[in-house]
Amino acid sequence: MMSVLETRELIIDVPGRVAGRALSLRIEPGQRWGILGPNGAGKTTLLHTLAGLRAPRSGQVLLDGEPLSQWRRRQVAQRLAVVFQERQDGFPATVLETALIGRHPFLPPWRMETAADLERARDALRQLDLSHLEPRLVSTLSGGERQRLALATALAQQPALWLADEPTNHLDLHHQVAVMRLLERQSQQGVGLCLCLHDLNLAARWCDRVLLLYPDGELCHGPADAMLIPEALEKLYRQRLMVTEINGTRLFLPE
Ligand SMILES: Nc1ncnc2c1ncn2[C@@H]1O[C@H](COP(=O)(O)OP(=O)(O)OP(=O)(O)O)[C@@H](O)[C@H]1O
Repeated sequence: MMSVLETRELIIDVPGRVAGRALSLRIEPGQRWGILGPNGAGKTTLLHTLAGLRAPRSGQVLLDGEPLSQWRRRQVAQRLAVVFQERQDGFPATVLETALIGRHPFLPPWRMETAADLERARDALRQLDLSHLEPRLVSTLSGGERQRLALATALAQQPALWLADEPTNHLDLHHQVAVMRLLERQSQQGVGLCLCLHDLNLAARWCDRVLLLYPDGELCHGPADAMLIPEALEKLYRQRLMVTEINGTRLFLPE
């Protein structure tokens, strides 16, 4: 299934912020969007708004042409996976049980997961290198293992779109690369991706579209190559940058 997430004249509701520039963009199948901006710029708020978990101050978010507010939550969850930073690990669940939550939007009411659901969840855990931890309680996982489980749960959902806040947070180098490869394969299959990123070099290697969010509500977006230029990024982060290039990929370092 392919889906398009679109904003029309969207202004996110950042508490205490006077206004901002209205955002109109479309996340098309297969596109890889990166949202960049300094702390407090509103990246997470935007992601929550795109997921329909937070009301905008004005404007609209549309999923496949219909306002998100008119969709049932279950239908949204059949298309859209979210990976956020704060996670509620309130009740004791195993790794496998947690990955299976990704299948819940697809289960008929009061029905148990099928063998096929179980296989999807297991496959997702395999792809995130978590098979050996299937019976473990989530509360005992390390930070990186927890992050990979959140990604596995989203993968088990087989979404048409991903909204992810810092998907490589807590991950070691090997798993960072593995996760970005996995997300790249997703995009090659027509899945749309929208990620908040703090790592400019990751954004430069990985994104095809970039949205820059400024703390005062200003923003701009476009093709990654046009957005990831030192002048714009230095203004964005209020930090001087050194830029070099390796194998055709731009590399940014703080000066
Ligand atoms: N419930 C709240 N009450 C008051 N202020 C809030 C609330 N939620 C968010 N904010 C403020 O809104 C602003 C945007 O927050 P948001 O988490 O979206 O930023 P961000 O760009 O994701 O930042 P970071 O890079 O630090 O994760 C911040 O200044 C934050 O303090």
